[in-house]
Amino acid sequence: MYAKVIVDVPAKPTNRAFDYVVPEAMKDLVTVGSRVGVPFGPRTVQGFVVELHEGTELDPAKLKPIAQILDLIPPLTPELVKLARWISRTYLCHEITALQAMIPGALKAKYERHVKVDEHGGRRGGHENVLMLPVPNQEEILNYVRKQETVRLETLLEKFAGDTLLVKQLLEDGVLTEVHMVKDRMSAKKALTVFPPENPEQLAAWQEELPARAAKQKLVLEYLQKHPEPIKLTELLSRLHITAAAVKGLAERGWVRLEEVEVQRDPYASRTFRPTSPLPLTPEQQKVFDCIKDAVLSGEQRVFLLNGVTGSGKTEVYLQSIQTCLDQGREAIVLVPEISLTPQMVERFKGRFGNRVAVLHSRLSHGERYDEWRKIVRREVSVVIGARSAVFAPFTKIGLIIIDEEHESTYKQEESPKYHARDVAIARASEHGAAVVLGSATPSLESMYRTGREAVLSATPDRPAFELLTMTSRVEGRPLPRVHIVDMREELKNGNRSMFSRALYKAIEERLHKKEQTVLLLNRRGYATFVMCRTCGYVANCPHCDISLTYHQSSRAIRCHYCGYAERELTACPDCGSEHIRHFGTGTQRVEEELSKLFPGIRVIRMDVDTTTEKGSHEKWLTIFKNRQADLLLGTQMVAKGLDFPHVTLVGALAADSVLNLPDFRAAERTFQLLTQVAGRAGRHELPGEVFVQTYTPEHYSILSASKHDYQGFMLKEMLMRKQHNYPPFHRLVLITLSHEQVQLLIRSGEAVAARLKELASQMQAEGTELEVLGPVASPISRIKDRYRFQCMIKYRGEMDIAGLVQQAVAVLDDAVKQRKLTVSVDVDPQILM
Ligand SMILES: Nc1ncnc2c1ncn2[C@@H]1O[C@H](COP(=O)(O)OP(=O)(O)OP(=O)(O)O)[C@@H](O)[C@H]1O
Ligand SMILES: [Zn+2]
Ligand SMILES: [Zn+2]
Repeated sequence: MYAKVIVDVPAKPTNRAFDYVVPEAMKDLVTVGSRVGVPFGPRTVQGFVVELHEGTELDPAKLKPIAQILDLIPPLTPELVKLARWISRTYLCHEITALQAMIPGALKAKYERHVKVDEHGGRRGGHENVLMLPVPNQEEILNYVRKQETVRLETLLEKFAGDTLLVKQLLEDGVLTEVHMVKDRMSAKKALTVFPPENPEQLAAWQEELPARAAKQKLVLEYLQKHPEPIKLTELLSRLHITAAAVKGLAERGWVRLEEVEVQRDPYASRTFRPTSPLPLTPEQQKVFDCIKDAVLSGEQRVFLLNGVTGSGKTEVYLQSIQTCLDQGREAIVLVPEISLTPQMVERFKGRFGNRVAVLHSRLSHGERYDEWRKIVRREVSVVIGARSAVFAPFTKIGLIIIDEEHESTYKQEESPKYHARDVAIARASEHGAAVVLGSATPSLESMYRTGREAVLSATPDRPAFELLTMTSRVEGRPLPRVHIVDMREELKNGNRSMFSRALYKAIEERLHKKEQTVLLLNRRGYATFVMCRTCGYVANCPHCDISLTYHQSSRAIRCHYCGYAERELTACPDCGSEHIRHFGTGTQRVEEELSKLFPGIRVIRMDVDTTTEKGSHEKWLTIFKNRQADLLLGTQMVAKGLDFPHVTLVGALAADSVLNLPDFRAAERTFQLLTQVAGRAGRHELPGEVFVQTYTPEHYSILSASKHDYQGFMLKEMLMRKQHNYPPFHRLVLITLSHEQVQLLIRSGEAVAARLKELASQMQAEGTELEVLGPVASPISRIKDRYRFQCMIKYRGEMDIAGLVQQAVAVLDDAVKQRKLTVSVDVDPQILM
């Protein structure tokens, strides 16, 4: 049998699979999706089996055998292998990059040099057979290696430190041969465990047998009589206040057994989740649920866009839909944005489905992630809830994939493979005959567009049309909160220079008085985080990137967020010497200071990147807030999503138009989404909510629509704008970014690609398609890490092999890439245009 293997050779990435022989002994283990170690040149590298064949077109004598099989249960399924190929074609990346993205970081390969004894070795170097020579150390070395089959070279050299030369000689003579092993970065965690004898009745007799001074050992035997089940050594020791010596003594007598046993790192092990049962659905929920249920039962790929206002009970619909899926013996994947993977969300899923749920997110340690993922591979769970990459969960019977807050830009990965989880989910659903539910109070225009007539007419299995489901009211008829727009220009005119309008100030005061809670949103990006001289206007910029430095109060340093460059805070302006240099601070810190000045004694929780880096900090803050040990929660986007606290009756957005000013055609959409989401945190339970939106552009349609909870109105207006400018969803985009240290080379390369694109486009343009090439122009961030950046943008519509076209066009840069280290990055359907 022969295998085609995609190998991981970072220096020479290629999409070509290489042929290997499957050794007889591995035949039953190697399948499509297996991770293997294969010889590649002088080394052994990790690879994935993508095909198996009885024969080969190549000369079998020239093929090498697979050297190692790395897992007993393959980490990937044939479906995922096929998906990797699709990703590589759709998003223009190497297949290996897509395959690697599907497995947890713990399985990324690490290479080790091992040695083994070559029993037929020793032909080289003129010796008859070195094995025959009675060199005592040599025998000792060989026996040591034989006993373990292979030994890490470093371990061997450490152990026989005085015989380095001899080891070298043995390697040269071929008595020992070097093998390169692929090892995992992480392995299953093991713990020494104490096993009582099979026959616990013996324990009492043994206890008698022990001499009186062996009191500690007696204690252990006594304990095991009462609890005759295996127990972790560390636990036993701490229970009995003894040292390991006592247990080891018993083990030496053969009375108990000590053995390494695998333990799972379960981040939620110490938590108990209150079980919940399905709520009776509201009529709106019921209607939506029935549609999803039908789809799940049909076993066909169907995609729903669920547009439900904040607090309409989407999560309950998800939970009951998943139940339907599980009842059928199928599996479900739930994707949520990383920042809404709050304990609250996890609790709702664990509460309903208990330990049938695995949770995957980046706040877990490598080991925890690995263990959660293995629960999936071993079929111990049937529901996965996680961030973007959980879409690759290696399930084999998927019935339902849910993407909550589907409009979030974090579903698009910014590094290669630059996939969109929504499109990957749809592709998987087509293989599994599964339903996909995209839920949001503010669906993306791309998704909305696909519920329309045009999308229905041009639907393909790759790009199916979406079915629109709506929920227009909150559960139990709770009203959506009243939203006030505050014109900050008026505030200034009236002499209020504070960052709080008088109305918001009064509202916060009122909540403090009534012991209700407030959420304040400050979009960090919008606020001045840079360092500026008020005398001459000097702004501290990174010397390597085209971006201003950011002040970090905690370390009293100014930093570049792109390359990590840092310097001490400035006390005087480097240009004019003025001392009026202001560190504007990360917005939230300043707001926090101002709050405590305005409202002495106010208990504020600040949540931003600085306060949530520590593991579990997120959870800690939210628990404090939930328990009403704080009056006000202040934060960046992370406070806008998913939170459901009954005592929050006031929400304030401090700088509503901060996103609006970004150079991005989605700026209005993002503003509308953010305001709607954060407003949705208020008044979700019995107490009614109120929202204040502070802005300098109160007349902008995104702000007006958000204040009226008018998704429909916003969407129609925004669609019109997009159509006028040939932007998505009407046209699709591909962004090609080039970077190099020399501007000249960049411009030339950019022009070459643009010319080639235009040429190719004119050749392949079919009826009903349009294609436009923009650029090359400098990217909005024109330099990062001393490399300049230029971009070309393709806008196109209609079905065409855009990936093939781009691939052909960038091929004109191959020489510059190889010889002059030009970097080319292609982003299909980009979410961020920087
Ligand atoms: N059928 C129901 N009966 C009673 N309460 C319900 C029902 N469905 C949901 N709820 C409750 O209503 C509240 C809001 O529901 P949920 O959080 O699911 O809304 P959502 O649509 O996901 O909101 P958001 O988009 O803002 O996250 C929750 O406290 C939930 O427990
Ligand atoms: Zn100055
Ligand atoms: Zn920098």
